[in-house]
Formats: sequence, structure tokens, C-alpha cells
Amino acid sequence: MPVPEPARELEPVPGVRKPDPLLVLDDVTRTFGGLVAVHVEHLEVQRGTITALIGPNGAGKTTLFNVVSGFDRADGGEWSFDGQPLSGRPPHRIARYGMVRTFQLTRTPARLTVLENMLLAATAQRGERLLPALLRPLWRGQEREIVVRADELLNRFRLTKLRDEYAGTLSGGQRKLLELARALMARPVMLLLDEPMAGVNPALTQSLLGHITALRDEGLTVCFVEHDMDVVMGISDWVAVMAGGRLVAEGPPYTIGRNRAVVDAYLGKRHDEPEATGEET
Ligand SMILES: Nc1ncnc2c1ncn2[C@@H]1O[C@H](COP(=O)(O)OP(=O)(O)OP(=O)(O)O)[C@@H](O)[C@H]1O
Repeated sequence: MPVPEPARELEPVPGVRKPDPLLVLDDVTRTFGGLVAVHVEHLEVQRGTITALIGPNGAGKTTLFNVVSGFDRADGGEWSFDGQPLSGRPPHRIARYGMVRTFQLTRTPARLTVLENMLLAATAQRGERLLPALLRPLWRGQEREIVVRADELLNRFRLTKLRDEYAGTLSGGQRKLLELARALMARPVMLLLDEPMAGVNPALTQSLLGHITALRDEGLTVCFVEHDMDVVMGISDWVAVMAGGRLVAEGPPYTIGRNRAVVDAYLGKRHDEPEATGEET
């Protein structure tokens, strides 16, 4: 896959300024008791790219997603989306600005059908309560548009035949597809995907990868957390690396594996060696 031009020209150092950043983080901090789970001094996500967020277990990746998407509070710092300050806003407001996230463990209620899950996503992203929205007649006005949108997405993700099945009967991979389809109900500008391929069989992983790159090609910005380096190398335009809550490296995928800070983050830094600088060796 071609690396977008800007990625080739950027210096691969943590916090590097991007030519057209969509999401910008400054000093974003989250602590739990005495533990600094996240302290990202500066991070920009370039519009229209797929950015992988990688790092060892406990690096703070999910916590960062939680904070930025409004599902958890920050202890400090600011972040903006397309120039709009988002700090302190609730998830449905953030979704309305165009940034939608998915979760490591899918949040598809098992006792709702696939279609109902889609409708629920639309209402949740608008900040509405579920029951009144679902019980209202669906054949009028806005609701009808939502059903049309849901059916288009189910078709795109090859889930149409499961439309009226309970979500609880879906395989893990099908639930991941449904989660992605649900995230798209709000016509987002940016997706934050937390381990979208985890626990998915190889065939469905390929399908998910195809969907994610297609979304990027249509103009969406995607940031995803992933542990599988083949996946990261295969679809990312840019890779950001966290360790101990901090951003320790970023760069195009082909430079990341050779980056000293990344190797230290994954293998554990030897104390007899000088501090990693984030520069390539
Ligand atoms: N609600 C919480 N209460 C206390 N500590 C937490 C909480 N959530 C996360 N942490 C801690 O914050 C740190 C970062 O966790 P986080 O889940 O963000 O890491 P991660 O990089 O997503 O890890 P993984 O790759 O294993 O999902 C860890 O030390 C974790 O134990």
C-alpha cells in the first residue's frame, strides 16, 4: 500500500507536527491512585490516514482511547478534533463532532437483534435513551432514514442475512464486523478502534482489514490499537508507540521496528544503557 506523501517527509520523533492534523492532544494525563496510566505530551493524528497505536500491555493505549473519546475523565490536558476543543465533553457529544470509538470487548447487546443493535448505536451516539427511541414507530421520518442507513451498512459488511438474528448468536468475528458497522451509523469522520481484530479468525481478519483500508480510502481517519505486528505493518500509514503511559516513538511502519525506543518498550530497557531518545539506530 502506498504511504501517503506526508508520512515520508515527517521526522519520526514523538510529538512530531503533522501537515493536516485532525486530532491534537496536549499534556493529556490520567492517573489511577499513584499510577500515571497516561501522560501524552503531544500527539497529532494526520487526517485521512490509518494510525496504529501500539505498545506493551499496560502501556495506556485503552486508557488514552477512553479519555479522548469521553468515556473516562482526564486529570489534565487538552485535546481538540478538527480545531474543536473536546476536553471534558461526553461521548455522545464527541460522536456528534465525528469521532466514534469501538471497544476491545464488543458492546453488542446479545438479546437485541443485529438490526436493533444498529438502531441502538444511532440513538446512543445521539445521546438519546434507548427505549423511547426503539419503541417509537420506526416507519416515520428520521427513524426510517436510520433503518435505511443500518441496512446499507449491514449489506456492506455482509451481515444482511443476520439482520433479524440475536447478536448473541453471532461469532466473535461477526460481532467485530457488527461493532464496526455500528460505529459507522453516525457517519463519523474518525474512528478509534480498540483491537478490532482481536480473537477474529484469519479469513474475517482479512475482511476487516479490507473494510478498514476502504474506509480510509473513502476519507475516514482511523486510529487503532493492535498487538499483531503483521496487521500493523500491513495496513498502517503511521505508527505511534506508547510505553508506561507516554508516547515513546512514532513514525512510518517501516522505521518503527528498527526504532530503539520501540525495542526497549517491548523487550524492557536495560538499566546499564543510556536513555532511549526515540531516534532510529
Ligand atoms: N480503572 C482503572 N483503575 C486502575 N488502574 C487502571 C484502570 N484502567 C487502567 N488502569 C491501569 O492503567 C495502566 C494502563 O492500562 P491500559 O489498559 O490503558 O493499557 P493498554 O496499553 O491498553 O494495555 P493492553 O494492551 O493490555 O490492553 C495499567 O497499569 C492498568 O492497570
